[in-house]
Amino acid sequence: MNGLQLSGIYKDFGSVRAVENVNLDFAEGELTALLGPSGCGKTTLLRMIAGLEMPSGGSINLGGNNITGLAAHKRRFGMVFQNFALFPHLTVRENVVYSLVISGTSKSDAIATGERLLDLVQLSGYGDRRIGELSGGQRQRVAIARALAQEPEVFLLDEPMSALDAKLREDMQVELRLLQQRLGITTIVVTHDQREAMTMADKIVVMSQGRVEQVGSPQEIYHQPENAFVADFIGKANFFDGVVEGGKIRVGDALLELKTPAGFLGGSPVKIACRPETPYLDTEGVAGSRLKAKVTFVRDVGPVRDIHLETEIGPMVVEYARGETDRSFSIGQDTTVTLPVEGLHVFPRTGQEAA
Ligand SMILES: Nc1ncnc2c1ncn2[C@@H]1O[C@H](COP(=O)(O)OP(=O)(O)OP(=O)(O)O)[C@@H](O)[C@H]1O
Repeated sequence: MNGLQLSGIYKDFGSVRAVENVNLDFAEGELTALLGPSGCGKTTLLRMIAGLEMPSGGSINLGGNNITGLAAHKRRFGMVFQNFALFPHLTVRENVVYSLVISGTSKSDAIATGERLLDLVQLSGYGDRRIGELSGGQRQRVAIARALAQEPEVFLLDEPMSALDAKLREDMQVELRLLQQRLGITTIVVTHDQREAMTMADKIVVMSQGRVEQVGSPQEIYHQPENAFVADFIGKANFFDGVVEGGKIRVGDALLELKTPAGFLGGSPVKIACRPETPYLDTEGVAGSRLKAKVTFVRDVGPVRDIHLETEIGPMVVEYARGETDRSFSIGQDTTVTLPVEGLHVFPRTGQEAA
């Protein structure tokens, strides 16, 4: 195959438009995460790709062939669901090779493939166990091995880690990513967990209310958010409402400096986002806007220190690695905070976006 393309895909459930005009390219061998809050349409989009749900409009192409109307079982797509959907009364081996056996593969070939796949997911020796005798992580590996049995052209996973506890989830994210890279299989993962998406994906598709908000690498999505929704949903950010004034932004009495003039007409309402690790506390000589501030709270979270401030332009949280700046800040202390020019992201303000 080469690449999977979605063109103008949308889906209506009665009067609800669950997915709106999605155009996406999934490159061969890449792992893409569909990321967004509950109800944003990511599962519906994945189910349309799988052939489990028919789009209301638009087309899906795989390697140049239009597969929009092709039944799910005719697409060579492997799927792993949230609850793994394993057969509890079958053994691990039987679960993995089940699809091969019913599609007519000889028993000996199916068993050989089963052993190879169990080895791949580090479960060799577990073939004769029942599903009920496995841990959550082992069940997930069986589900992955089963999905890979048909040598799928595309591998689809819907919240594959949600049944696992936090520690195991992190380990499995790394394991799954390494396996996917080794096999070079085009993979799409639905998740609402930004860390999961950042750990595993070459490319993240951020969705909200049925629409694609941004597509990019984990770095791009974090450092160059294209709108206030993405800046708010991915990582943390301080937000301020302002108005464009002579290429700078007025927020209350302060005039904030930008790296390049705001690309909006004077008088336009804008929203500014600033990641908490970008401002400088009590520092001179940084190109940016230096504001008066008072410390309102200090919080140590392991190696990271959060300083909460009340500033001239409103409340703000500044975060830095402890040890990096070994100055003490106490509640009620007066200080300054500098917002560096490259740390400010400016978006149009329509009244709809993140507060
Ligand atoms: N079969 C259905 N019938 C009617 N409405 C549906 C159906 N499936 C999904 N929806 C609606 O479509 C929208 C998108 O749902 P979808 O399950 O795709 O979201 P999601 O991003 O995967 O959410 P979650 O993370 O909660 O699973 C929601 O408003 C949902 O209520």
